[in-house]
Amino acid sequence: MTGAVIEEARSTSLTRDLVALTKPRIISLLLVTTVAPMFVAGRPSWWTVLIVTLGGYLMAGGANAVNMYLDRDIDDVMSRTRLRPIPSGRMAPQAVLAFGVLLATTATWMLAHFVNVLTALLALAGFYFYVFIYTRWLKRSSPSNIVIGGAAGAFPPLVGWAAVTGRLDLAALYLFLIIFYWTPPHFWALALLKQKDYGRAGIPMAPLVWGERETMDQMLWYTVVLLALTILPVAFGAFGLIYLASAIVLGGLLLRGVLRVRSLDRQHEIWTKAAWWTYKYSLLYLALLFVAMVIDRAIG
Ligand code: HEM
Ligand SMILES: CC(C)=CCC/C(C)=C/CC/C(C)=C/COP(=O)(O)OP(=O)(O)O
Repeated sequence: MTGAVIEEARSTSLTRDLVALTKPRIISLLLVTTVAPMFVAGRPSWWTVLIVTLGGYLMAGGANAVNMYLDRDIDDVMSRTRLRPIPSGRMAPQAVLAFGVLLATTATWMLAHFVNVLTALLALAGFYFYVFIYTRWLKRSSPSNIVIGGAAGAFPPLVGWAAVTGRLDLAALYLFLIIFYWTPPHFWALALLKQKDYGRAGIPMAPLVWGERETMDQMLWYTVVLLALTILPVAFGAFGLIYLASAIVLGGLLLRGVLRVRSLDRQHEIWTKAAWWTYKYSLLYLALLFVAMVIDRAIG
């Protein structure tokens, strides 16, 4: 290979690593739960949507990069995370930390300057919550880590709402609560499948500490509350029939997935399939629920 070809390959892989540090696939859903609430809250300009999307990406991406810096020891032990830029030796930890802080600082400036200060502060609060409360503290110390720490992932609707209205109100907190109750069934479905990884890394995830049965029971309770929470706004007239039908069908499928995981024999391949399905479907569920809110508001 010539020097120029080697140089080009190196810069392509650096770009790929920088993008990987932000966990782009996770951010895609975080952005759905940021932008959809903007259209529930009002009629945002495309400029505001663009800036919030960009600022939201940078803030969440910065949080994820700092998470990879702080978790570099455990990421090295788990098969799911071993190939990330730090454990694989492709990036220096300090460089990753600097990259994460740079992204978060840029996002704060951008949101404060082009949108409003409350939006910037809420996004920054999400960053701090994820980095310090979840990653630094609860992830390694409590099986309830993702319940309390999961609140970080529920900040995006607050950010979107504040960007359009300049304030927070009960409706925004309600969307926060929906994501809060969604997180346990989303994550524990995966945690049940990745127990060996978490055990090796010494992370006290619920299935390892409480046991599988208790974790699956808790998943069920969170799902039942989630369903009630998602249907209730219709009773207050916040949404119409399109949203109601979507919430019932989408929620019913999630409930069915959790019930199957809970009832099947864990020694069988079919249980593994059901847990994977529930984890994957939880992602589709949240995206479609938020899209249904927007469609309902637009044409309902
Ligand atoms: C504390 C709360 C949460 C925890 C502990 C958690 C944990 C995880 C983990 C460990 C994965 C697997 C990632 C991988 O394979 O590398 C995952 C996947 C994912 N999570 Fe979560 N999650 C949380 C909250 C959220 C939130 C709030 C969202 C968005 C609203 C979200 C969106 C996603 C998406 C889109 C994926 C799929 C990524 C892919 O396919 O590569 N998660 N989550
Ligand atoms: C408003 C704003 C900027 C909010 C930030 C929210 C944010 C980045 C949420 C991410 C939630 C998440 C993917 C947790 C998984 O972390 P993990 O450490 O358990 O996953 P891992 O093992 O794959 O690293």
